[in-house]
This record gives sequence, structure tokens and C-alpha cells, in this order.
Amino acid sequence: MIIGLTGSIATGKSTVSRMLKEKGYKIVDADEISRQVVEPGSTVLEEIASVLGSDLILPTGELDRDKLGALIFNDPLEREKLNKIIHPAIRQEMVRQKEFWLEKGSHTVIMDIPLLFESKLQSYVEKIIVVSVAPSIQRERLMARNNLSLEEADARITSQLPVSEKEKGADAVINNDGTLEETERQLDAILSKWNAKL
Ligand SMILES: CC(C)(COP(=O)(O)OP(=O)(O)OC[C@H]1O[C@@H](n2cnc3c(N)ncnc32)[C@H](O)[C@@H]1O)[C@@H](O)C(=O)NCCC(=O)NCCS
Ligand SMILES: Nc1ncnc2c1ncn2[C@@H]1O[C@H](COP(=O)(O)OP(=O)(O)OP(=O)(O)O)[C@@H](O)[C@H]1O
Repeated sequence: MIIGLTGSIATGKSTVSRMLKEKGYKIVDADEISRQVVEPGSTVLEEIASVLGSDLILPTGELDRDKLGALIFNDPLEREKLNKIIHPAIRQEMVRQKEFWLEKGSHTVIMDIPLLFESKLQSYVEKIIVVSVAPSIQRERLMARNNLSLEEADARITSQLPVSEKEKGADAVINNDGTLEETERQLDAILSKWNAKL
């Protein structure tokens, strides 16, 4: 069984993904892959520099994530350009990792994909869990975690579909407004209902 784990920015996907990993599930993490595909010297990084600006590369040869974030979260056209360059490479590696775990005999593989709905990747997975929080909590947690102003946080939030829209496409919703224990209880109930074996 392939389970897609999604939500919106700072709603708690990584928190739920960590819980799943601790339980022993195999995870394919799109955010982690998005870091791997832009390693110094990679063709994806070279293309980002040539299309979006060579000043996005630090003297160490690494991607300047803060600068790229400031650019793409405030400008839909630049974001679209980045997505066109980076998303095919991310998708290819996600599929490779999923196949790897299935061949190794995993019964359930979790695909943690923040932009599952925006990128229309529903066909990659069999079941979808959406991690949701109230908009005010989402904004507070994002500002605290990334040390952002209200305006910066709102720019990131509005660069994605509202989490309320994503809930409509979910097979299960985890409400992460409360404590971590409450979140884990909801997760356990879903896993047991779906009989999601390791
Ligand atoms: C712009 C980048 C360099 C900013 O890096 P930074 O370390 O600050 O953020 P991080 O990668 O941890 O992403 C945090 C969250 O931002 C959101 N986000 C990232 N990229 C995008 C995007 N293109 N569109 C909308 N939301 C996005 C996601 O919810 C993600 O979980 C980075 O997010 C990136 O490379 N984005 C493009 C790849 C991508 O689309 N990743 C998201 C899922 S595959
Ligand atoms: N139930 C909770 N109670 C309090 N804080 C929480 C809870 N769940 C998550 N957080 C905190 O909220 C922030 C966002 O959570 P997390 O990083 O898991 O979100 P995410 O959906 O993975 O974000 P992104 O889309 O940016 O990758 C983190 O700082 C996390 O520690």
C-alpha cells in the first residue's frame, strides 16, 4: 500500500512522518529529495543558476536556499520556473525510492509530498492522509519555526492550496491543532483501520 502524506506548509507533515518512521515505516521524503537533487555540481543546480540567477549559488558551490526562498515564495512566475526545473528530478527519484522499498518487501510505503495536490500527483499513491491545522495555528507555527514576519509567513502559505481544499481530497485527515499525543492517536487509528502493515 502506498500512502501519500501531505498537508500545507507547517501543518505538521514532518512531525507525522517522524512518528511513522519511529514505528518502522519506510518513508519517501520529497523535501529531503529536493535537497539531494540540487547538490553542488548537479545539472539541476546549474540550470537553476542559469535560469533564475547565478547569485543563487553560494561561494561554497551550494544553493542559497534563503535567497531562492525569498525569490520564489514572493513571485509566482519565478516559482513556476523553478518548479519546471526541479520537479521532474524530484518525481523521478521519488518513484525510484518507492520501487526500491517495494522490491525490498515493504508492505506499506509512505510518500511525504508537500505539493501532492498542487502537482496533481494523486495517482502516485493509493491513500491520502492530510495533516491539517487551523489557519491561525499554521501561521503561528510557521513564523516561530522559520523566524518569519507575518508577511513572509503569509506569502509562503498563499503559495500553496489552502489546507481546507486539500482536506476534500483526503482519505483521512489528521487534525494537528492539539498535542502530539492527540495527533499520534489519530494516526494510529488510521493505520489500524487501513491495516497498514510494515
Ligand atoms: C525554495 C527552497 C530552496 C527553500 O528552501 P527552504 O529550506 O527554506 O525550505 P524547504 O525546502 O524546507 O521547504 C519548506 C516547505 O516549503 C514549501 N515549498 C517548497 N517549495 C515550494 C514550491 N515550489 N511551491 C510551494 N510551496 C513550496 C513546502 O511546504 C515545503 O515543505 C526549497 O523549498 C525548494 O527547493 N523548493 C522547490 C522544490 C519543491 O517544490 N519542494 C516542495 C515539495 S517537493
Ligand atoms: N501538535 C503540535 N504541537 C505543537 N507544535 C507542533 C505540533 N505539530 C508540529 N508542531 C511544530 O510546528 C512546526 C511545523 O511542523 P512541521 O515541521 O512538522 O510541519 P510541516 O508540515 O512538515 O512543514 P513544511 O511544509 O514546511 O515541511 C514545527 O516547528 C513543529 O515542531
